[in-house]
Amino acid sequence: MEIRTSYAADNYTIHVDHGILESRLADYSADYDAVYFLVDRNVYQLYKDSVLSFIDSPIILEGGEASKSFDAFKHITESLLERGIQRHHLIVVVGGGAAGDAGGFAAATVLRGVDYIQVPTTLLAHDSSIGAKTAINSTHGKNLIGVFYRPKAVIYDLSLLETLPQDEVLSGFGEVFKHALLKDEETVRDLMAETRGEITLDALKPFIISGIETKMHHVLNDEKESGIRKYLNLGHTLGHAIEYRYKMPHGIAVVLGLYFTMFLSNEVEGRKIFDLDHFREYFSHHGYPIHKLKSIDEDEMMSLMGRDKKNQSRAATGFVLMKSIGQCHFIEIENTELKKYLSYLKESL
Ligand SMILES: O=C(O)C(=O)C[C@@H](O)[C@H](O)[C@H](O)COP(=O)(O)O
Repeated sequence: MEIRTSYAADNYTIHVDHGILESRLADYSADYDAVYFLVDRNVYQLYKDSVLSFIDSPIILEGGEASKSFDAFKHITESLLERGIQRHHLIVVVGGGAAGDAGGFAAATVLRGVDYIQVPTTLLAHDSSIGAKTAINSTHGKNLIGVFYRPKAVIYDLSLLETLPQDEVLSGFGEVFKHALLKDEETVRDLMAETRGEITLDALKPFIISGIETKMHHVLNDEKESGIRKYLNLGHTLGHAIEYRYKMPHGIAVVLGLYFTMFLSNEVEGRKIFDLDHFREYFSHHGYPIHKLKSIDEDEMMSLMGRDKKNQSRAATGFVLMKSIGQCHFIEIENTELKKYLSYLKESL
């Protein structure tokens, strides 16, 4: 299946299918004099003798968030320059969300911008590889240094997902669930029904496609995140703080952030939009550590959330909340209020 963006210019195609990587890449590479591969270390180890055997001398990215450090950025860009990269060459980034963010940022900045293709290899990356956000981390928090820089294509070869360990599936599922919440009640109901016992990739495939469509809808209407794109950050305000402070996989921290969003939406609206017991039981059954919310440090969380890119003032924190499933709104919550809500959340668990 193919989804094409519809910007005024500089459009790209998202290819989603099994076994498409080498042939699709060959089509794109034909237009360039040289191609440089940035490949996540774990992914290369797993696939260098099979799906990735056509890749010669890749630049290896450290697995996970380690690839989003300043040191890693230096390694990637210096390696590209040492190999003689020029503006009319192509960079191909192969890996999960972190590799895609870091590789995309390197592509955006080296020589002030070189074309690149995202090859996501995880469930999580069905989200992060689309929409042109690239970033590395700062000592002050997640994704604080980055640019919007569109890829030339996204090639999502689903056969690469088949070896994903279950905690990677759980992490990616956080974003799948977020997209369902953004879409509508029926999608959330179907997703929960399909995954009542176990979360399997087979059950998720239709929801991955619908998640990509939901993401595209928000991104195409607001690429630079001044309006509805903020809704894609549902669950991320607290999620990023938890991920950064407690070194938790991104999507797992996002699920904790989504739970707080449900709690906060109920509180702010003054009515029961979400049946919290129902969602807590479902998430806990699948191994999401909702109980850890009981021991978060409010001051640390407040300080990290204070760096969120959505904030518009120092005294308040920007939050995406829900009026109902499928209907988001963005509000600024006074910091003193927000801290109280974090304490109420802890008491409620
Ligand atoms: O694409 C977006 O916009 C999102 O917010 C998607 C998020 O799921 C994703 O994790 C993103 O990388 C977070 O972006 P950030 O702007 O909060 O750093």
